[in-house]
Amino acid sequence: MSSLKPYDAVLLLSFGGPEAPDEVMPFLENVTRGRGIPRERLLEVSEHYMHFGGRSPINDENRALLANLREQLTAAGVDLDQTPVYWGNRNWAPFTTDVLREAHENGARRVLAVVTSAYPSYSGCRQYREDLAEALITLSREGRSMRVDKIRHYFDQDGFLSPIAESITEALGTVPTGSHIAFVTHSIPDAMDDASGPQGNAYTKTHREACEAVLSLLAVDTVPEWDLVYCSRSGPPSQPWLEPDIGDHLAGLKNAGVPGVVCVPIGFVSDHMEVVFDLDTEAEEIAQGLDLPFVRAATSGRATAFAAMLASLVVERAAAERGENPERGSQAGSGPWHDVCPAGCCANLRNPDKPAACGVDWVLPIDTSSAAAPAEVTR
Ligand SMILES: CC1=C(CCC(=O)O)c2cc3nc(cc4[nH]c(cc5[nH]c(cc1n2)c(C)c5CCC(=O)O)c(CCC(=O)O)c4C)C(CCC(=O)O)=C3C
Ligand SMILES: [Fe+2]
Repeated sequence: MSSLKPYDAVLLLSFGGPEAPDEVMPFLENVTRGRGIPRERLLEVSEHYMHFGGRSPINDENRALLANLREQLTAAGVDLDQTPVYWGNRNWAPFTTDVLREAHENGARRVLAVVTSAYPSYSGCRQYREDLAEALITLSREGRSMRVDKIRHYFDQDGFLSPIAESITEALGTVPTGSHIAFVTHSIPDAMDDASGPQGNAYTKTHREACEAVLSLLAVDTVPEWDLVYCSRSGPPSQPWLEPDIGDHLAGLKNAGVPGVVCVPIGFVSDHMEVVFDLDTEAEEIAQGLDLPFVRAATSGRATAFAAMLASLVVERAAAERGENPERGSQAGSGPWHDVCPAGCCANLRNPDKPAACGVDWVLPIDTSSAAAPAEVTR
C-alpha cells in the first residue's frame, strides 16, 4: 500500500471546454476575461468550435485521463476510498471551486492538484495557481478551510516523452526520407515567455529540452532535422508573440525543398481543440495546398505510461511532504522542476499581486468577518 498522506484528495485540474453550441461564447468569455483578446479573434475561435458541433474534445480527453489516473493510482497501491480523485476546470463546468467544495464536504482538507500542462508559463502554471487561490478564498468565506498543493511540471518525464517519441518513429516511416520534424506548441506573448519560470524564458527553454529528449528516444538511424514552431496565436497584432507560426513554417519547408513533415504537438497533453483544429484542420490544409506530405504525431494524454507517470509524481510529492526525500526522476533538461513555486515565478504581468496558491508566498487571507473558525494558514 502506498499512502498519499498528508493528502486526502487528488484534483485533476484542467482548462475546460464547451460541449454544446450555446456554451461556446460563454466559455470564450470565461477564457478571455481581462486578457485583452480582440472581439474578432473570439468570433473566429468560436467558428473553430462550431466546426466540431460546438463541442470541444478536451472534456472527454480529461474523462479518459481521470479514469486512467484512478487506475494507475490504484495500481500504485493507493486506496481511492481514502484519497478520491476529483476533476475540475478553470473555464467550464465542473468548475474548480464547486469541485473543491464537494471535496471539502466529503472530508478533504489537503488536496494535491495534477494540472494538465506539462510546461511552466503564466498560462500553464500561475494562472491555475490563481484559480486555486480564488477558490480557496471563496471557500474560506464559507468557513471551509483547505490547502492545495500541485505536482511539479512533467515536460521532463519519460511517461510524457516516450509515447510522443514512439508515435514520431512510426510517423517517420510514412513520410519521404529527409522529411523534417515540426514540434508545435501554443504561442504566447514574448513578454509571457520572458517572465516564465523563476529566471524567465522557461517556456521556450523547457520546450527545447523536451524536444531534444524526444529526439534522443527516436528509434531511427538518422535523426531528422527539426524546429520548434507555434500555433494558436491570439492577442492584438501589435503585440509580439512567439513565432514562426506552423503555417508559415510549412511554406518555408516547401520553399527549401524539404520533402515532408511530421507535425508533433509537443506543447499539448491531449488532442484538444488547438490540435484537432489548428493542426489537423488548418495546418494540414496548408500542407495539402503546398503538396507537402504531412503526418501529425500523437499526444501522450491517452497513453497508460502518461497516467502512470502522473500517479508516480503524486506518490512522490506525498512522500516529499512527509519529509521522506523521495528520488526525483528527470529525463530531460537540467533536473526536476520545483514542487513549490518561488515568489514571482511565471509572473502575472497584468496583475502581479493577484493571490496564487502553491507558491512560497501563498497565505490564505483570514476572513475575520466570518463566524467560522479561523482559516488555517497555508503556504
Ligand atoms: C500556454 C497555453 C496553453 C497550454 C497550457 C495549458 O494547457 O494550460 C493553452 C491551452 C489551451 N488553450 C485553450 C483554449 C483557448 N486559449 C485561448 C487563449 C490563450 N491561450 C494561451 C496560452 C495557452 N493556452 C494564451 C496566452 C491565450 C491568450 C489569452 C491569455 O493571455 O490568457 C483562448 C481564447 C481565444 C484565443 O485567443 O484563441 C481559447 C479558447 C484550451 C482548450 C482547448 C479546447 O477547448 O479543446 C487549452 C487546453
Ligand atoms: Fe511557475
